Amino acid sequence: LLIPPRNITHALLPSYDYIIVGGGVAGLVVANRLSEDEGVTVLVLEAGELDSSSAAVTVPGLIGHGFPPAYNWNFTTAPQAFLDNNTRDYGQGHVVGGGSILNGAVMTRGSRADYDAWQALGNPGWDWHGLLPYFKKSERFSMEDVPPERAAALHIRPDMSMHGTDGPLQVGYPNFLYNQSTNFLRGLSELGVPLLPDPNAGVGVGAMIVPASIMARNQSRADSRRAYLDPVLHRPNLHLAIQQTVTRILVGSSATSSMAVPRVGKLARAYGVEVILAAGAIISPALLQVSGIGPAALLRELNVSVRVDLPGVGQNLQDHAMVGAFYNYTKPDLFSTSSLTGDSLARAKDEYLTNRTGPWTTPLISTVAFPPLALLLTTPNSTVPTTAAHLLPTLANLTDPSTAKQHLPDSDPSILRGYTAQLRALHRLLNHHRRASPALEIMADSVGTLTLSVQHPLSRGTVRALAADLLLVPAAEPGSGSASAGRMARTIAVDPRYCAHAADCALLVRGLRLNRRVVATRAMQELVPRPGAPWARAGPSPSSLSSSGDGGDDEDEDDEALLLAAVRLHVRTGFHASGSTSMLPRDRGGVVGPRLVVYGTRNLRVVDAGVMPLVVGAHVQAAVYAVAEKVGAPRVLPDGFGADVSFRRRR
Ligand SMILES: Cc1cc2nc3c(=O)[nH]c(=O)nc-3n(C[C@H](O)[C@H](O)[C@H](O)COP(=O)(O)OP(=O)(O)OC[C@H]3O[C@@H](n4cnc5c(N)ncnc54)[C@H](O)[C@@H]3O)c2cc1C
Repeated sequence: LLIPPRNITHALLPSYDYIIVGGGVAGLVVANRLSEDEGVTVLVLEAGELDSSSAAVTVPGLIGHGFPPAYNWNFTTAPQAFLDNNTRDYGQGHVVGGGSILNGAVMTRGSRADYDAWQALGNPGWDWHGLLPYFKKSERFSMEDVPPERAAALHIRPDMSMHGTDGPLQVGYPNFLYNQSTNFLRGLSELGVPLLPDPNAGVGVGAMIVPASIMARNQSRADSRRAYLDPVLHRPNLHLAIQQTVTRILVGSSATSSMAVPRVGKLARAYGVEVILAAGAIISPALLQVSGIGPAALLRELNVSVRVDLPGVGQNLQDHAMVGAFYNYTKPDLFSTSSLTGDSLARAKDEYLTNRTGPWTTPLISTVAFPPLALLLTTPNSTVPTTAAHLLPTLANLTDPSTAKQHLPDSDPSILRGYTAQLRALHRLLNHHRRASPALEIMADSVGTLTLSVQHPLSRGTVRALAADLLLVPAAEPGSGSASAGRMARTIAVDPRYCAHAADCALLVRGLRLNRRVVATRAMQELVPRPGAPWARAGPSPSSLSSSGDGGDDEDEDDEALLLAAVRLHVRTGFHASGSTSMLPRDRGGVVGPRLVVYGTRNLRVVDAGVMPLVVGAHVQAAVYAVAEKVGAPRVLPDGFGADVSFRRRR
């Protein structure tokens, strides 16, 4: 049952078995699975609206052309003290389907080592083997649009034992790819990077055409709404209330007096035997904090009474810091996304609408490489003690216990213990001799951008509520998107602390150097790349453009300083917020245990990207779907426990 705002007063049941806060990726998976049992009632409260199935959302070829402002929470980060002191936009989905409505549709699981690290950090059952059945359960994988000769040419050879073929979420390949994809793959091969036949079979290091969350048959976006909600919304035991912004969780059946004073609309309440927070890695921790679950000192500052002192709530925030370098491909008559103007655009649109073929079927990013760490660490002939040369060994040897204290100086001892354990786990997974997880990703588009992103950041950020009432402040610009989204985006401080650990920026510097080697390969030179910025160009020595070595003369301090300055200026979000409500033991700064129940509560779970203790070395949505599938089974709760949710009722 869909409950629009006008029906909210009379359509809600007096109580539900489960209330899910947030109908994004994880929330809709859990709603679907829980409501399979006709005997339980499920309410999803979602702040956003249903998307209108416009081309901006559904057409893969339009990814990267912006999304409707109403579907974005429009967060802005705190000034980034370790970069250039400027803020960054920080987009998050504010719409039924959450991030899956806006995202780039890249579908990668990451490496076996990523999940084995989750288990090793104190989470039994969360290793690769524990997750694999749920990756498969979520997925309807298809090679329908990849003829065998094309698959062979592009090295696409999925291991079908690793894939699901009857799950809700369609995963496949676009039936069009720009020729530049093969140049990139050939270029990476020249550098010795292996081509991965199936990036989702547990080995994540290599270069590849990535599968996408698109529907094979009609080549349009596959998202959590269309996969998990639309087919089951008719279930009488599943209620979805849209445009309802949850402001607080009232844990325990007697906690009715702490409702916020409404500033806009009216506050309403819903009662559930169990509440599942699935509001994403930014808002879930803030909701816990204003509900009295979080670091006691912060809660006191907010004037919120402490129900559970949990230092980890809002700590350990991770993201894949990202920086793009432009190598304008100037080959005459090259067909790329920038060719799609005028008649060419009209033809692409017509072809897509008529046959579901052509350039509109392909997402912005379809070709990527996760190079081996060794390729980034080797600095033949380098004699200059540069930032990168100094810091990259940190990635190879992360076991120095002083690192944690240096990086998180004023943290609770439990947070320090957790971070130290993470560094140890990172050391293992980055250096695993056969099945390492990658340190860096290079994403190639069709016009010449090679975007780098740090896969296993050492920096840790924070999320912090700024007021007990998350709808306290007025929206920044009335009329730009949703008023409640604007308000909440300004009462939550998001500080990713990009490059707080200098090794992250150093790795990006090293990535920029690797980019130069990539564009200097024979295969990439066919595209006639022309660097779009002075820092994207080779350093002082022309020898740096040779594909045979990474350094030599160009590894001088000027070049290093130029690259580092460029990185500091251009780093932005990789859209992979995670870790802020980590699944870790409580004495390691954890917020939830392996069943994703919040410590100190019995009927409150968090199920979203925030629970990843270490962000995976890949695009993260596949992991979020799998996590939600794994915990989507109903739980039996003791009698007498209940939780209320208070939310802003929209008139
Ligand atoms: C622009 C963009 C591009 C991305 N590209 C990729 C990609 O190509 N590949 C990939 O793997 N991943 C990508 N991601 C990441 C991926 O989409 C997210 O990791 C994923 O959506 C996280 O799922 P979640 O369930 O944790 O949160 P979300 O999907 O963000 O869902 C949270 C939901 O909760 C709702 N909500 C929040 N607060 C409240 C409240 N107070 N009351 C009610 N409802 C609330 C939100 O509106 C939202 O619908 C991208 C993300 C973005 C934003």
